[in-house]
Amino acid sequence: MEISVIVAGATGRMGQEVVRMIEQNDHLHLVGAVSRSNVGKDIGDIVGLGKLGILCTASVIQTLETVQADVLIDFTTPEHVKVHAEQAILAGVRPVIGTSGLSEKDIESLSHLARLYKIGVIFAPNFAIGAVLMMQFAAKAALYMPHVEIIESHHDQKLDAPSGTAVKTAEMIARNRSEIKQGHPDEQELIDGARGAMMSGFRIHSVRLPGMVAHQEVIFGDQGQTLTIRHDSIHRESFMPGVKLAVEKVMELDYFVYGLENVLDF
Ligand SMILES: NC(=O)C1=CN([C@@H]2O[C@H](COP(=O)(O)OP(=O)(O)OC[C@H]3O[C@@H](n4cnc5c(N)ncnc54)[C@H](OP(=O)(O)O)[C@@H]3O)[C@@H](O)[C@H]2O)C=CC1
Ligand SMILES: O=C(O)C1=N[C@H](C(=O)O)C[C@H](O)C1
Repeated sequence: MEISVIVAGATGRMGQEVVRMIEQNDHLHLVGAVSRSNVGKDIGDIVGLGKLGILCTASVIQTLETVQADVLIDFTTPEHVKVHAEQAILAGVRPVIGTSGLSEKDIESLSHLARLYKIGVIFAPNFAIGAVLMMQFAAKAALYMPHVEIIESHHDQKLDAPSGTAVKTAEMIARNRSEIKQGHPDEQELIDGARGAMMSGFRIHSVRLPGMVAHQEVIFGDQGQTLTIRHDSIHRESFMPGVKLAVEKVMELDYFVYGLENVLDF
């Protein structure tokens, strides 16, 4: 099936990788590129592919109004992603959302809008197949080992903490984990934040350092043993097979899907 795509955040770290992926796939057609700081420049020049004839435009709404597209891929910022998705649904364009930072309330409201307009939406906090497996293995382990902490590590330009992946992992673990109090009952933080953020009764720690891409460890502890489930994205191309799959799958949907695992045959 031929699919025409607008990329929001096309000049960013992920957006550039997405533009290259689209250009490598004959059935995917880039029809719009949105980036506020490169307006009027050819996106092909920016991503190193030569002229593609697609000039960057300033706003998602303006692009949705002027270009016919099947799918909007969004890799922008937590601040703007919800509005972009709403605008796309109202314009009859299916959002594939990679941007992190959508709250539970945002997801609920976008789900409602998607059902109302019968538009497919896929929001995947992590498009890397290995990361999706890591989350699933962690959810399974939580059935047997409820003492758990998450350590996520990312490059130091990341805006949000904890990562969307860590939040999704915690939600999946929480569904399977018996509610227990972890750690010593009299535990005290001598420096604020020393024990990380608390979510669903266990801790998430966020590391931000240059040299990193996207990494996560889920550590389970039990009597005399630990289990560590770890995933590393060492290059952003790790996310591209998942993005491509989501663009294809969203064409078949008329509702909101949260998590790539829900469109994979596991
Ligand atoms: N789901 C997944 O698998 C993955 C998700 N992510 C998430 O994707 C998001 C982007 O990450 P990354 O590529 O590293 O970030 P970057 O900062 O490199 O890129 C963000 C891009 O968005 C553009 N942008 C920002 N605001 C707007 C706006 N209002 N309208 C249009 N364009 C806008 C920026 O351009 P300009 O400043 O010119 O507007 C830039 O091109 C993050 O939330 C990150 O967590 C990242 C990796 C994988
Ligand atoms: O900002 C990033 O880089 C990433 N963000 C996503 C997240 O918040 O989980 C996915 C991946 O971890 C890379």
